[in-house]
Amino acid sequence: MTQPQVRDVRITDSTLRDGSHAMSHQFTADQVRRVARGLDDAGVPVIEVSHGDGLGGSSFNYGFSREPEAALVQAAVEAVDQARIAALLLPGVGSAGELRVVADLGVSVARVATHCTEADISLQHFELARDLGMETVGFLMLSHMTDPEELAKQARIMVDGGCQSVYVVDSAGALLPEGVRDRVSALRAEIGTEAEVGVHAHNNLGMGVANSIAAVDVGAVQVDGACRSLGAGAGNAPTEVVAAVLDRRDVSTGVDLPAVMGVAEDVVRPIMHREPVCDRNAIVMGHSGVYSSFLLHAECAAERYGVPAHAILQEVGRRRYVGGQEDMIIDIAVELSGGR
Ligand SMILES: CC[C@H](O)CC(=O)C(=O)O
Ligand SMILES: [Mn+2]
Repeated sequence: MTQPQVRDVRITDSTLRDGSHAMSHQFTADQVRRVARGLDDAGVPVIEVSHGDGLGGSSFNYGFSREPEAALVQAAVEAVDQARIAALLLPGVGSAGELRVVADLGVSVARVATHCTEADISLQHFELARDLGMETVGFLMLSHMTDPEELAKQARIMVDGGCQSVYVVDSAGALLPEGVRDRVSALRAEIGTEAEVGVHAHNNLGMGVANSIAAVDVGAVQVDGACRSLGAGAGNAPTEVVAAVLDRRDVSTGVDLPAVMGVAEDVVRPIMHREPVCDRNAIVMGHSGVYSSFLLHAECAAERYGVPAHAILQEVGRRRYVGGQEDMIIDIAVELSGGR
């Protein structure tokens, strides 16, 4: 087992949370146990486990999980020796009660996600998480939809509410490296040493790793990844590649590279339902700024109403839909089908 060491950048692996989207939320407790154990053995310091849409996401609207969330979380907690287990919560999808349950199970990092202009709805969850003794991380989703200055103001709201690190979240994989650098720099200037800055990248335009490195270049010290890119849309920056590139840059992460490559190849790859790729749907999402988790919803609507998924996604981008508007995807499909 890799010993924890001083590191420059902390990697959080989100295979067991963002990857839940690409698995249609069908992870089993046994799969969670094996992935979490492998990542822990590889020295990955934080492992995120939840429904893809966060605690409480298992629902008609977002898709039902195969096994109860508590069973998945418990499997991860029991599988690790050193890694911290994190859970994501979107206020309104997940509740305070669900946060208490996972804190009791041993989850020690609460990641509270809001749309990039709605940080104020995270405050009661940060307060509760701090009361429960959890580390707090803020996720400003769809960060491309607002400018760096406004994003920094939203980060300020989270930090004043007790959040210990704020992420620039490129949910649509729409940002280019300069857009990431501008946003991370603006957050750093606003929150200084009061909180850390992190980056969560999606690969819809093939920029996941480059954007993660761009963020580190201007002071981000937390980076998300998912093994083999298993995440929404074209997936996340692959954890094993992020670790390799940071190693080439002499940025220490404490992650054992051969071991994490082994997890990606031998543990995660065999259980994947689909390989996230930059296909037409993904490129449309990145190019027009569509939330990556809309991909499977658009694919289902496309099949049901006989219209191309990329056309649905293009229209979602034009209308600037945000998380929580999944049901509107059906409306677009019906309209495009001529009401058939
Ligand atoms: C639905 C929550 C979302 O998947 C969070 C996230 O990973 C992102 O916005 O990229
Ligand atoms: Mn994501």
